[in-house]
Amino acid sequence: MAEPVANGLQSVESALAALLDGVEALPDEPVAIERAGGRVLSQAVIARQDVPPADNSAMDGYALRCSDAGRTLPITQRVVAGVPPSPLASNSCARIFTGSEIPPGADCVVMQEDVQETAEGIHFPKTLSLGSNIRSRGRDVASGTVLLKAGTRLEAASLGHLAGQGITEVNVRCRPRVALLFTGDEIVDPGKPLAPGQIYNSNRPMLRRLLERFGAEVIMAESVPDRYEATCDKLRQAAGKADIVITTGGVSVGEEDHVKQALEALGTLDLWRLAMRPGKPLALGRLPREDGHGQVRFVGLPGNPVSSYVGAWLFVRPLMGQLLDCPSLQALPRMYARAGFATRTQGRRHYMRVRLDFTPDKITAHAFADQNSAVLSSCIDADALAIVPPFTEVCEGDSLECLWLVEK
Ligand SMILES: Nc1nc2c(c(=O)[nH]1)N[C@H]1C(S)=C(S)[C@@H](COP(=O)(O)OP(=O)(O)OC[C@H]3O[C@@H](n4cnc5c(N)ncnc54)[C@H](O)[C@@H]3O)O[C@H]1N2
Ligand code: MOO
Repeated sequence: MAEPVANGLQSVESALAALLDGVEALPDEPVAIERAGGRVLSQAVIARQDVPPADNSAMDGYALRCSDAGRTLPITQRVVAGVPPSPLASNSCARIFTGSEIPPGADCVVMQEDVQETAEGIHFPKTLSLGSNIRSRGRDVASGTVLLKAGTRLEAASLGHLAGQGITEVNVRCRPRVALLFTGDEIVDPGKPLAPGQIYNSNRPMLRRLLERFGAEVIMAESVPDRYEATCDKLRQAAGKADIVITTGGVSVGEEDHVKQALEALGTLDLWRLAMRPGKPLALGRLPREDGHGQVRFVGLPGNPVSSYVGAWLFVRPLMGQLLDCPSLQALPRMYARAGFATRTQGRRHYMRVRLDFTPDKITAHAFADQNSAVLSSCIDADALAIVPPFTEVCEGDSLECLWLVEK
């Protein structure tokens, strides 16, 4: 059953669908793996070779034939890592080290703590199992199989995996270029003195960092005076060079709020006013590209810092995911947690900032006491957004769906 929505407001789902409709993935470019952290593969990488390339030892010890269990054997070779071994002579064993290749003929390795060194040679235990302490060829990666899928976001382990194949360069999606514009004549950047009535711009470093974590390149981050012409000029300038234009503030109903009007004059306002808290006045639309080819997506975040923060997670992140064709960015991981608080909602779905407490038998979501959209301290330790549907009473212990803020 569809969630009830207060009059005149759009659901988050319909707004997101409208924002993502027709958004195509960006082109790709080759990048050295040393600089590819956080980038998204545009095509699958096929393994060129087996890893490990040959059977090798998982322990420092002795390689032998399992059928020689319980015997005392002379050492006929010493195999060090990096040097190919000779076939194992019958009735003998080989001294071997972790990572050394297994000599042809040997079928198990016994670690040195489990043998006895005698004058006649090495005495082995009575029971040995075939293949023990041998890391077989291709166990990690088999040549010809998919090493990494298209859409993988490259992080520490996947970069190590690429290097393990001898790969130096990969094709990744170009980073979405984002223009950030901050409205509000009361907003001043840190470093300047505050006059009466002014406040510092919290949204600029906050959104820049968040966007970088989402994989964007922030190419513009400027304040816009609260005037209609100035807003139009900056929007035009931003749409000329960005893939996404984001504004903060100026989307509510006051006469100093010029963003929607400017957007309607230059492009399209697709949606405004959502059934969510925080972020009700969020505006979504499109601006024409300067060259006339296609359109740039526009996200008008409300000025309150918490509304901007939550709006970026819920709308900008999936948009980045679509531009990068990256499934892990398209939707936030969801989990269920027990409410460690009680609350009641009105006609908007509430995305509550919560800290998750993990104990062996349950996850508890602790909500910050003040959930007002101007209280940015509620976001600092928030691990997740707990979703409370409209017109709902939540009691302590109720199960709540939570969106995990993974790149916080
Ligand atoms: N009559 C109504 N008033 C308001 C409504 C409404 O439905 N009817 N909605 C409220 C809601 S909900 C929100 S959210 C805000 C959003 O308003 P705007 O997006 O137009 O934002 P501003 O008015 O420009 O600013 C709101 C608030 O945030 C502060 N701000 C703005 N930018 C920054 C920044 N970069 N860093 C720090 N703080 C910032 C600004 O000073 C305001 O206090 O509208 C409600 N009003
Ligand atoms: O919807 Mo607004 O973001 O609560 O203050």
